[in-house]
Amino acid sequence: MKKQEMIFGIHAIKALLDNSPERVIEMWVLQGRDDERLLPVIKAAANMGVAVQRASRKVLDDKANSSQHQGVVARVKPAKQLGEHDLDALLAKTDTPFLLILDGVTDPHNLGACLRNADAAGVHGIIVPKDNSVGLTATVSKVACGAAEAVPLFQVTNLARTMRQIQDKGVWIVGTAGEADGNVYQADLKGPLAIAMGAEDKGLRRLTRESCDSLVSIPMAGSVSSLNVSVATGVCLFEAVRQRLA
Ligand SMILES: C[S@@+](CC[C@H](N)C(=O)[O-])C[C@H]1O[C@@H](n2cnc3c(N)ncnc32)[C@H](O)[C@@H]1O
Repeated sequence: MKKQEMIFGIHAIKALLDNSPERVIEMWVLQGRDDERLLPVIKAAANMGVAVQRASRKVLDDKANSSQHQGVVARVKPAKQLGEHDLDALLAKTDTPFLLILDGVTDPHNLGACLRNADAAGVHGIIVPKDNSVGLTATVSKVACGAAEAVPLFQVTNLARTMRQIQDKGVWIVGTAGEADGNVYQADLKGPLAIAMGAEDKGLRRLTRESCDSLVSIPMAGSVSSLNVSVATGVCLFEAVRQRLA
């Protein structure tokens, strides 16, 4: 198991300092980069007693293993992995749960974008299968712009079993598939809800699809057959938000 990892990007590190400062071990900021966007991060680190060192672009590129760090990189303790028991605890304290299920998303950019959508939509948590899914990597955190540190990600051993368990607690699970008869704009998305999205290549697995209470499509007007999973996630989550606010 990894003991430490690198996180980079202004929003990811600021969110980490705001939500879990105890995870930040040390931080490097680009030499001569005291621009306004970095100042809140540097101040937050100082308030938390985190050591901030100045470093060249080359050092930051090497530490982040990327040039997309926006002038700030942090060495952090890995996030606590959340599982079935943590999901139970969340459901016990949440009146009208609003959840997202990602059935085997493997591209870190897609998971990062889904986390960002989920955070913006007010989703209480995301459920993913432990195997064959990307976890919370540095790229996921960077793309999620702070949402990876704010939205709980529950990694479960048996997704179909977890789906049954949340259904037993009153959560209605709406799966998404291009070929479904009903569409997302006709579905009732107001009560305790989980929206299930499929993997980039194969969509929802058979068992996941069969475990859903209903299936909906997003109507497609053009010639392509499907949307990118993070775009489809945004469409479905914000249709649910629209209904829940009405
Ligand atoms: C790139 S698509 C997967 C396409 C895959 N070839 C399939 O057969 O489902 C990834 C996921 O985004 C969602 N998605 C994309 N386009 C959709 C649409 N038009 N209607 C409903 N869901 C869609 C679904 O959850 C799908 O599993």
